Amino acid sequence: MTPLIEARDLVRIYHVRRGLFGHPTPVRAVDGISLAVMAGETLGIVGESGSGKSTLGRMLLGIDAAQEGEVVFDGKAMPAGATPEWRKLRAKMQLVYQDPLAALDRRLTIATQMAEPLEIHRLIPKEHRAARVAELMSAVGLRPDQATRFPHELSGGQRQRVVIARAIASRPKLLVCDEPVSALDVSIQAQIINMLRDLQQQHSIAMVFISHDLKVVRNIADRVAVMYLGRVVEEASSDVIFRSPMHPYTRALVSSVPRPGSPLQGRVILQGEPPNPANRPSGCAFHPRCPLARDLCRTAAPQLKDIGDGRTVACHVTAGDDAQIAA
Ligand SMILES: Nc1ncnc2c1ncn2[C@@H]1O[C@H](COP(=O)(O)OP(=O)(O)OP(=O)(O)O)[C@@H](O)[C@H]1O
Repeated sequence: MTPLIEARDLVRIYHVRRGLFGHPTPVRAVDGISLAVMAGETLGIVGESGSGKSTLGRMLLGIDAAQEGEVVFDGKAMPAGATPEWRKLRAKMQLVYQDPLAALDRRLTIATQMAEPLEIHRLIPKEHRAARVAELMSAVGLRPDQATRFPHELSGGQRQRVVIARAIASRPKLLVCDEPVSALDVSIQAQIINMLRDLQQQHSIAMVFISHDLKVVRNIADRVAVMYLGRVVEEASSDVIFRSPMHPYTRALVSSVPRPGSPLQGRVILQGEPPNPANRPSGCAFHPRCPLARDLCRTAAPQLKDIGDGRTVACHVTAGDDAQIAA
């Protein structure tokens, strides 16, 4: 089956100046990422701050251009950003990010903002727009009387519902959700996640769900890709990742997620410095913090390897690059 969206060897480098007079240092925010998302599927992307998750999300949507590699959507190479072809495609791919207040216009009512994408993409005749807005409001659990409210009159959770309604107004095939619930209270988070899951199932929308919070990802993702310093270090079904994480970094992340009804057991505390993309360690970038690191890990970068069970992992030790380790 053809994936809905595919990233092929994506690279994005930023040049970041350290201090006023420092030389610009290249930061490989996304460093050779390949992944695929099938129609209707949810891929969770997890990793610490600075691992490149948001950059990857923006590249999938064509908001940030790839310096190397390409994105293929529905079997066709993604047109360059900001071209008319790309704008047409954007109706099918939408972004939901963390801060709904920044995504909404404070001066416009909720109903007006929900009608905007219908107008921009000329999706339905003008006379049907009000009915579609009412349908969208109900789909995201907002009351009809809230249509005339302004963003600041709503709670954070309600605002995120408006943003999601706007995102699904154009009947997209893909939603990229970048930390969509991080700014919300835990009780509200669950409501929004359940709503996203329902909408996704009803309309068969694929989702790329970016989060540093594994608890949230476990509740929504079919598959999970774990990122470390711009690269994917492990990818597998959500079940496999949470039941038997393999990469030492994934193990540490998963060990910090409490299981419902049972205390934290065998928590792995990550040692060493948090990753700094401007100063990537040699070999496996995780080796300075890795409890399993061997000599090979300090010199040779492990490649993602298919190890069965639908899992790929980039780790010399756990993926069993035995011959190399012994050498
Ligand atoms: N526009 C930019 N200009 C310069 N550097 C950038 C830019 N965007 C991201 N970076 C750098 O690229 C790296 C990856 O950032 P990115 O925001 O994609 O990571 P992230 O995993 O989403 O982190 P967070 O969870 O903190 O948002 C970081 O080192 C960041 O400083």
